[in-house]
Amino acid sequence: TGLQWGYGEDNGPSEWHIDFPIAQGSRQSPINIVTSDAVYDPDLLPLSICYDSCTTLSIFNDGHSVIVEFDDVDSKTVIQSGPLQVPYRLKQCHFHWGGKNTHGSEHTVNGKSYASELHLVHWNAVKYKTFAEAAVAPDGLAVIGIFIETGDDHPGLHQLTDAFYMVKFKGSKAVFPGFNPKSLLPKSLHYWTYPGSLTTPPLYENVIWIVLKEPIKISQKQMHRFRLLLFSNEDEDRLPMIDNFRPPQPLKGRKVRASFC
Ligand SMILES: NS(=O)(=O)c1ccc(C(=O)NCc2cccc(O)c2)cc1
Ligand SMILES: [Zn+2]
Repeated sequence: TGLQWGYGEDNGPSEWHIDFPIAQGSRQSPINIVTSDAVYDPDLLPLSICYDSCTTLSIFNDGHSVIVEFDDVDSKTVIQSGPLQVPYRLKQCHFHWGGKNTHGSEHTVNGKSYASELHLVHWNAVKYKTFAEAAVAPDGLAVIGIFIETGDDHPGLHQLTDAFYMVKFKGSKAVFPGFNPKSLLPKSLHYWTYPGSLTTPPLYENVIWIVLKEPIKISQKQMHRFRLLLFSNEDEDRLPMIDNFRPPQPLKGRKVRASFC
């Protein structure tokens, strides 16, 4: 069986194109957002995030990130408006982070990396029956990216970081009820938006990216909890789960629009 993709020397982002040639495609993510090149689009509506009735199912270490999975059997937890034509249903959220606070985010802003980046992954359940079906359709997915920097303690994140001990190893999953990602949103919903891709294999170019301008702050202690997670399972040598981010990819003529001026 082929070498599983990851973030190491031999299976990292520079090698992904071997098994996933779309890695060199024309709308890959993440990107560096050059704020002076972002075009304010007055037609962009405010983003509407309806997470009030959200059902969290589980927390999972898939060997690449820590993933919080939501019940997506109906459209009770959706985002709409903004750059979207229809509501998109929340399926999961996960994070990317560094071994140090100087890097870790996937998107960068004028070359600046943040310590981490939260991704809230949604799919177009109006047109498609399953996430897998939506994931291969041009208007199938919408991901909200939220930058994370270190600072004060984030009260909304404790429930999550306190549960990480249950999913330390690759492949571990735990029941995780009652978490609402609404608590992780920054004050401002101002955003940049552009057409992109999944930032991990299969790298499908079917994502409408919505990157919030305002970062959220979490404490150094909370950041350290992420770095206690492992890429490896119980039987393998311990590999700390850090630097699980893909670097910025060529813009290839794409326009980044801003919802604010
Ligand atoms: N980092 S990201 O938000 O771009 C991202 C979000 C979701 C996924 C994902 O769901 N991967 C598994 C997958 C992808 C396509 C079809 C599937 O059935 C499963 C990967 C990356
Ligand atoms: Zn991600």
